[in-house]
Amino acid sequence: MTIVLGANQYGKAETRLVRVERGGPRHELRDLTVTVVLAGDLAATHLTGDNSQVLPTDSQKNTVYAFARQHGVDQIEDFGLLLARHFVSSQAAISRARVDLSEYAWQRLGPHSFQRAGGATRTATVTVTESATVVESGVTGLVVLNSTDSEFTGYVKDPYTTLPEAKDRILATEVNARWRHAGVEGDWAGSYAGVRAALVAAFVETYSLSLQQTLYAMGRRVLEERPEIAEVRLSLPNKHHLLVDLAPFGLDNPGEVFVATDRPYGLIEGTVQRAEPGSS
Ligand SMILES: O=c1[nH]c(=O)c2[nH]c(=O)[nH]c2[nH]1
Repeated sequence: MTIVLGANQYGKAETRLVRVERGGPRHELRDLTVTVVLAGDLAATHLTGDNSQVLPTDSQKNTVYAFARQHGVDQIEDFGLLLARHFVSSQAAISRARVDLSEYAWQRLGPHSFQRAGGATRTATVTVTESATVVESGVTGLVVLNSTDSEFTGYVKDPYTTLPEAKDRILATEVNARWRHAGVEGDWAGSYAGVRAALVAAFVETYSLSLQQTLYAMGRRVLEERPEIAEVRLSLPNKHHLLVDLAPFGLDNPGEVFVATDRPYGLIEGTVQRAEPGSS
């Protein structure tokens, strides 16, 4: 029997970075979590414990902080590109660097005071290899709800089906989306705002026959409105809201009182992409 080392990667996960810009009395605040994942010729450390090609994950974390000081932190896509390119170009053994970034929003309360904004988190993933660079941006935790204009009917009824058909239900989800940019430079902030607005507008404006249909409408809207985006991947938990049976109390319930359940939940996932030229 021959045993061999398969795919492997390593890096520092979830470095927490807060950067204050003190240009004057009015400070700026950036709050990030940064994960570095490196891959390449790392067989020796696994097979023999020879660490001569291993850049410590501690050094990777230090690089995140040093670069934040030296280069500042503006758009997370740019900060990710800087880091990923650095690891591939400075480490002979490393052929692929992926940097995942999440940015938490803070609302200004004063010149040097901030309140953590709830709601969505902006994300980016930058992957650099010796031959290609890919930038993906995204959003997680964007919770949206339509209190009508949603049905779910006409589905398979097998011996285990008890779900009643719904002609008017609540549709709620937490939008977790990633979209791949066609290029590696651009107006990242404007693009993020535009994509997010397109996702939300499609959710609001689609009369939904299924969350699957809404998913496709959301991805499609992004590709229609944002030429810089090549592909959108969506992961949409169906945040079920079940009508409460109030008949035992002699009350009707015309779509007004619901129990919001948190698990189990349907999980609808899909990719919406541009067709290859020539395909229909
Ligand atoms: O929009 C929906 N899609 C489903 O696939 C599904 N399945 C289910 O039980 N409820 C729903 N709703």
